[in-house]
Order: sequence, then C-alpha cells, then structure tokens
Amino acid sequence: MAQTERKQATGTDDSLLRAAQVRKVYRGSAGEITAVDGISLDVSSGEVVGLLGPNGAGKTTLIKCCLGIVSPTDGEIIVNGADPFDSPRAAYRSVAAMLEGARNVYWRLTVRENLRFFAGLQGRRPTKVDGQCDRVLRRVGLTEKADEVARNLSRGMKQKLSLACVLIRDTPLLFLDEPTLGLDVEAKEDLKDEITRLADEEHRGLVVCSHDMDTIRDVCDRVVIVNDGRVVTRNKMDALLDAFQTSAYRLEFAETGDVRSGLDSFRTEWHGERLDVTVPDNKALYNLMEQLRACDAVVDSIETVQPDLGEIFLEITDETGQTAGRQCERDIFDGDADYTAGVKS
Ligand SMILES: Nc1ncnc2c1ncn2[C@@H]1O[C@H](COP(=O)(O)OP(=O)(O)OP(=O)(O)O)[C@@H](O)[C@H]1O
Repeated sequence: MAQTERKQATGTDDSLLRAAQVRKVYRGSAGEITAVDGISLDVSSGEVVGLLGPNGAGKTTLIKCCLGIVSPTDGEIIVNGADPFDSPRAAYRSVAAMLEGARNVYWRLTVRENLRFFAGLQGRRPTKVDGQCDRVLRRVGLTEKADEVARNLSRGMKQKLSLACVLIRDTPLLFLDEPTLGLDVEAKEDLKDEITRLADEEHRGLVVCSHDMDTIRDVCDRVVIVNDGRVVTRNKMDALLDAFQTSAYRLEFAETGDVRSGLDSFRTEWHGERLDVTVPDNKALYNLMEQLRACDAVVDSIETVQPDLGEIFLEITDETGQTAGRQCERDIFDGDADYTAGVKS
C-alpha cells in the first residue's frame, strides 16, 4: 500500500482501528464462501463499538482479520498505526482479544499463572506483574480464586479469567466476543461497568460482539450490524434507538369501538386491551388518529414504545426486512457527520 494511502487510512491520532473495505473469501473443497464482503470498521480511543449480526454473518472472520490471524482477500487494516500483516509485532502489542470465551485460557495453570503468562506475551517479566494481577483480579471479581487451577473454576469464573487475561495485556484496543456468556446478573453488571470504565477512564477502544442486546445497548456508543458479510446498518446507539422510537406507539382505550377491524393499513399488535401500532411518519400518525375517530374508539392514553434493541436487530437483519435495513442505513449515513472517512460499506 502506498505511503500516502496508508497515512489516509491511519486517520486521526486517536484512531485505534481502521479497517476499510475488508473482504475475506474462504476457498475449500466445497467451493468458495465469502465470509466478509467489503466491511469497514473504525474504532477510536474511548469508544465502545458493538459489532452485531446473526450466526455466520462474518463477525469472527472480520475480527480475526483485524488481529492478523486470518489474511483478508482484499481491503486495508491498520491497528494503532500498524498493519497486522506487514508489522505483526507492532499490531499485536496494541490489541488483545477475548475470542471463544474461556477456551483461550490455560486450564492446567492457576488463575495467577495464566495472568503472568499473558503479561509475559506482552514482553513483561511475569514475576514483576503481581501488583497489576491483583488489580485486574479485583476488577473482575476473582481475587479469592487467584491460586485456583483454571479448570476448577465455574463457567462464569472461567469467563472472568478470560477477560482478565485480555486486560492484563494492557492494550489500547480490545475485542470482546460474547463477554457476558455464562455470567450471573451481578457479574454481568460489573462487566458492563468495567467496559464503560475502560473506555471512559483509560481511553481504550473496544469492539464488543454479543447476542446479549441489553449489554450492547448499555455499553456501546455505536453499533455496526452485519449480515451475510456486509454492513446493513451502522449508527450511534442513541440515534439507532431514536430512529425506531418515534415510529411505535402504545395506545390504551377507554372504548375500543370497531378498532380491532378498522386499522388494516397500520402495523398493529394487540396485548390484551392495549394496542402497539407502528407508523412510518407523522402524517401516518395523523391518519391513525383520524381512523381511530372513525372507529369510535376513545383513547385513554398514548405513549411511545421504548425500542427494544433485540427487535430492531431482528427487523434489520431479517430477510423480509432488507428494505427497512437499507433504508435505515441510508438515513443513518445521511445523519452521521462523524463518519466521513470514506470507508462506508
Ligand atoms: N475457516 C473457515 N473456512 C471456511 N469457512 C469459514 C471458516 N470460518 C468461517 N467460515 C464461514 O464464514 C462465514 C462467516 O463465519 P463467522 O464465524 O465469521 O461468522 P460469525 O458472524 O462470527 O458467526 P457466529 O455468531 O455464529 O460466531 C460462515 O458461513 C462460516 O461457515
């Protein structure tokens, strides 16, 4: 890659990841699979980005490309100023990943030995990192288990150890794949706090992949939703929720009149006597009110339905919702002034 292009791709100083138009085609005896088909992903310091998509969407492949584990067929990847294929050592020093949960820890080693090992990979003397080990163990709630052999830990504790092994490496960029898997409610809340703290106080950049939409909603500044190897939507979390918030209303009736059969042109869902109705715009809301009057319905209360990220995700990635997804993507790009690097997919 030409130096000028690289400079462009490296972007601003706080850019920790710039992946532009990444493509990965796996070739095997069964033929070709395009796992990633031109995805771009940026992460800056202090930012938490959610990477969402259904099974097989290409998330893990993209992450492995960014880590330099899988070689992309096409595209540019820069990790904290280093190309993971041209300068693997420099890139490796900047990024740590929690992939496939607890499978990346050494089950015969104790919790502390695991941490020393991973600190050693970062070039530090394992015997000199005990203070930091204690701090990391405190943060993930494993202090009491420091001398326990990893294989004797519960599933949730193994997950915490896996996170601790990522944190001990002290890298500016972190990839966390399904970090809440197996965690109880309290541990999940602690993990969310820790992710937010890492971004806000330590200015790290994090990419979080999860099917746990509560966690994604609570910790992510932005989300990128992929399907079939392509980006279907990217947006700031607030804007994504807002985009869906304005279109759905919950009505309570004093009198329902003929309303159950009179709202055919709207998307409706009854919950007992309550009605959720989705309208595309303000004009349609006005039409809805007219229609309700025509049905002799008396509305007792009307409120906007809080958008559920899980439902938004399904709507966007559902095959029948492709148009909605594309529309959403266009709206989002139109309004996303921060996303100006020319790396839209
Ligand atoms: N090593 C490989 N060789 C061939 N095909 C692969 C390989 N790894 C992944 N794939 C295929 O690439 C596609 C994307 O897989 P990937 O694991 O990246 O998806 P994912 O979004 O991480 O899914 P999940 O949420 O289930 O982890 C799938 O069709 C998968 O079968």
